[in-house]
Amino acid sequence: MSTLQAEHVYKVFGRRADEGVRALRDGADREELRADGTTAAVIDASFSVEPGQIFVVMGLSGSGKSTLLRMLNGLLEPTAGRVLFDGQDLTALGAGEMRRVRSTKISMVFQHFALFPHRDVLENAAYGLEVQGVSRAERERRAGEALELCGLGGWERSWPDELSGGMQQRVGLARALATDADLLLMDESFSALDPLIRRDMQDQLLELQRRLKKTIVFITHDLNEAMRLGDRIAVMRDGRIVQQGTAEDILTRPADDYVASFIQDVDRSRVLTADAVMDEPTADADACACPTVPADTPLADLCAVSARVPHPVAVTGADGAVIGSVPQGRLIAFIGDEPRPPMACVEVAA
Ligand SMILES: Nc1ncnc2c1ncn2[C@@H]1O[C@H](COP(=O)(O)OP(=O)(O)OP(=O)(O)O)[C@@H](O)[C@H]1O
Repeated sequence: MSTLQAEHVYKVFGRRADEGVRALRDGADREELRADGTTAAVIDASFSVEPGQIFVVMGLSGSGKSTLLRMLNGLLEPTAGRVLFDGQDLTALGAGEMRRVRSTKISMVFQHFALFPHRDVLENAAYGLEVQGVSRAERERRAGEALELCGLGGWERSWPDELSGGMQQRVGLARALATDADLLLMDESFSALDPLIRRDMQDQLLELQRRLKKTIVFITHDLNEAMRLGDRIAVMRDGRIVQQGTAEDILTRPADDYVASFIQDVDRSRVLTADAVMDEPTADADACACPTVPADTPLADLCAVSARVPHPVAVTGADGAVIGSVPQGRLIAFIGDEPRPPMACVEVAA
């Protein structure tokens, strides 16, 4: 199984990097090191990403996201700590071996995908395979399949400048998928796209991931994107992962004031689902013929049901059995922190 693990990873830039790590382990902070001309870009990062998971690293500019990502694909060597993929310690590999792992097991999707203007879409999608030395027939077959997966079937012989920004980004995604790498590293991959196209790409990625079950690390500075995509999310601040967990963990139990201030603008009604806020089942909710909702119903949709039901809304599990209930008051309390509550909830509250 292609699990990715980071174990106490540090990246310190500067002439006395090892000393910097020792100082950090002894409790020094980033500012103390900076005074010394040393930059602690990533401090003691540990996490594990299981196959089929999207692990989102979220943080403001300068928090250390890109440095962390470059250590995951072997472009940067950690100052301390280990990165393991597929049971292999990437930090112990020689340069040649690392290049081979990078070209066969790891794919990158960047923010600005540099497509080759004088190659058609198929040749662009096949580029990673060309680097691997795969024969033309084989790489065209695999690139064609990847384009199909990304919704670009029929565009193989078009030129990059004939495609919209979103389509170009999908060629980038197809290039990453064509190599069949198990680990996909996505660095602000959708950040340059218009909001609607960005949302569309997020949907496509989720749909693709349901089928392909890659191990994905996705970097973003956008918390809403993180919440939408991430099975698990790591929030970085000043080089450290200050919290990691599911979107619900972060929204309902922020680790500190920093994370709490970050999540203020998140549309909770779309991210949180019924199972995150439900209580024990009640007799009312269990017994009557009122509508029920599945556990994964977003709170925004739950509001509409709650407005029509005179008691807590019953929540059902995968087998249809009632597993909990959501009283109106609890629903309002969870959405109440939002700056602009959705209309349905305003009606419920009135
Ligand atoms: N090669 C380097 N030499 C010295 N300092 C570096 C180097 N690369 C990054 N840094 C510093 O490490 C810190 C983390 O940078 P990094 O680029 O990883 O953050 P980021 O969260 O990806 O930011 P952005 O979203 O702006 O790319 C910053 O203070 C940056 O200046």
